[in-house]
Amino acid sequence: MSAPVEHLVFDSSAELVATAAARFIATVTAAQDARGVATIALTGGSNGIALLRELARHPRALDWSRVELYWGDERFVPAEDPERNSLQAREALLDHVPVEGARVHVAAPSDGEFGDDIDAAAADYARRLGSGTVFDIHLLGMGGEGHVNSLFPHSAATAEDSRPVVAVTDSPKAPPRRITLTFPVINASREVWFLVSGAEKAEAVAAAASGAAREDWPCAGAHGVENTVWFLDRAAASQLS
Ligand SMILES: O=C1O[C@H](COP(=O)(O)O)[C@@H](O)[C@H](O)[C@H]1O
Repeated sequence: MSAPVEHLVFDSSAELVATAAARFIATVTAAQDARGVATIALTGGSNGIALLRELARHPRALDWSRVELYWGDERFVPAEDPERNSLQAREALLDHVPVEGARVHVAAPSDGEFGDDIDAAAADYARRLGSGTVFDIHLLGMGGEGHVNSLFPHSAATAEDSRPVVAVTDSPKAPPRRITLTFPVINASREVWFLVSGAEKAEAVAAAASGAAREDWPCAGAHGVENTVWFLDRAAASQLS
């Protein structure tokens, strides 16, 4: 039997984010109860960062000493560039909760220890991920063309079926250079959660629901082993049948 796919539709993105935050706290706590530590892939993007801001409003709701944090993708730009997903996450949440630095796993920036060598930075991120890391929750934002992480339609990264991490040097969305987790890692996650709002995303949401090919609509290729949850506002859900 295939794992369930839930579509949850909200009147506003604020409601979407508040509900996702409450469920995040419950799911992470359950993972910690079951396995000691919860392992999470964060996402950038509007709702991904709004979720982190919402979690920061309740800093004691989670045991932050028992989470391992990764990012589904990171922009290969200097460390202090506001485009960095991890910098945005730091400002939104990580500077406000007692998470241990050693448990926060960030892909190196373009002015980091590997300099401008994106392949070396991607290899290092793969090493940090190790083999066999399973995310309790893999959060995903999504673009209007259906990209998730930095997996864009008709790209080599989207076709990747073995390497867990790849470098992307021609992202159609700026900035062009990124480091991304691939489908083998996303689809090994216990739960995959999409956080999607806006009418411009409605076609991609509907394509995923109707089982489109992942090379055309990457969002269609992302599934959790135990559960897949789409948190949608009404506009994003408007083309679902
Ligand atoms: O470039 C990216 O975009 C997506 C979605 O962003 P959104 O603002 O349209 O929600 C994001 O999830 C991804 O992590 C990021 O690098």
